[in-house]
Amino acid sequence: MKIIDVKGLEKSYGNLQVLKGLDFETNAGEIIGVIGMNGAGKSTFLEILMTIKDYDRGDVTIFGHNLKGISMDQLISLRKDISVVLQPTQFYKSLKVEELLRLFKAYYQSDIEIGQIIDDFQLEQHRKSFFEKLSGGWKQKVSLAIAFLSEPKLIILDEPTTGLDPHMRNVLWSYIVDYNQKKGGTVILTTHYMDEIELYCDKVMLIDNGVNKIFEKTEDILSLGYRSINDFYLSKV
Ligand SMILES: Nc1ncnc2c1ncn2[C@@H]1O[C@H](COP(=O)(O)OP(=O)(O)OP(=O)(O)O)[C@@H](O)[C@H]1O
Repeated sequence: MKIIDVKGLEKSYGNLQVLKGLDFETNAGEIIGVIGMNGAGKSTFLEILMTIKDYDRGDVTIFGHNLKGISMDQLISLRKDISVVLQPTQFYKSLKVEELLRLFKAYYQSDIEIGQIIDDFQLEQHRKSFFEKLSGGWKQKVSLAIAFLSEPKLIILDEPTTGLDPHMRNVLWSYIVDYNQKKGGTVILTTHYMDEIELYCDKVMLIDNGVNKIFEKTEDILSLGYRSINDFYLSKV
């Protein structure tokens, strides 16, 4: 089943054309890594998929609904199946970690036990800490725990592991892979860590100079003669 279908996507900020005609599609159950240098347009692309940013031209179809001309009711129902994690912010200033998880559990009407999610993400030591007092990495961890609470069909993660130590990156990736394999969930994410692309992603999308190239399998990149995805990336960008 096709989850996302993008054709000829264009987006400019004033005179700066960031996306110059992107074509992209993904099927249920894939993990897609989006790569490109700083400012290439990765977050812009993801925010369009999150339905929080407008675009100028092209078609963006999510779960079979073309975002152009979609009704507000359809948009609300479509958003229920999408979870997003933006880069850590200063939201939720006055709430403690456990309170935040309870709030979102109620909001998403999730069956997942708070204790389970605290265990999985190893949040115990900070369950009573205020979100705003946490370090960037811990904020990221809590944001991810929240994203998984809704058991969405599609998770969109903007640099989910930036700022996390290797152990925590591992925990997070176990969660993503598990969610993907057990629930058939689709994950699209940006990262600057090429080892993560190589180890965990099914598909890779490179954005460079406003256009994109898709590699259906990471092996397709390595079979071009590159020793690693990092070598490929450095030679292309
Ligand atoms: N709201 C905005 N107004 C004007 N320019 C913007 C806006 N958002 C992004 N840009 C510009 O668009 C370009 C693409 O930004 P974007 O954040 O999508 O890139 P990115 O690939 O995610 O970068 P990074 O890897 O650094 O996070 C950059 O030049 C950025 O400065």
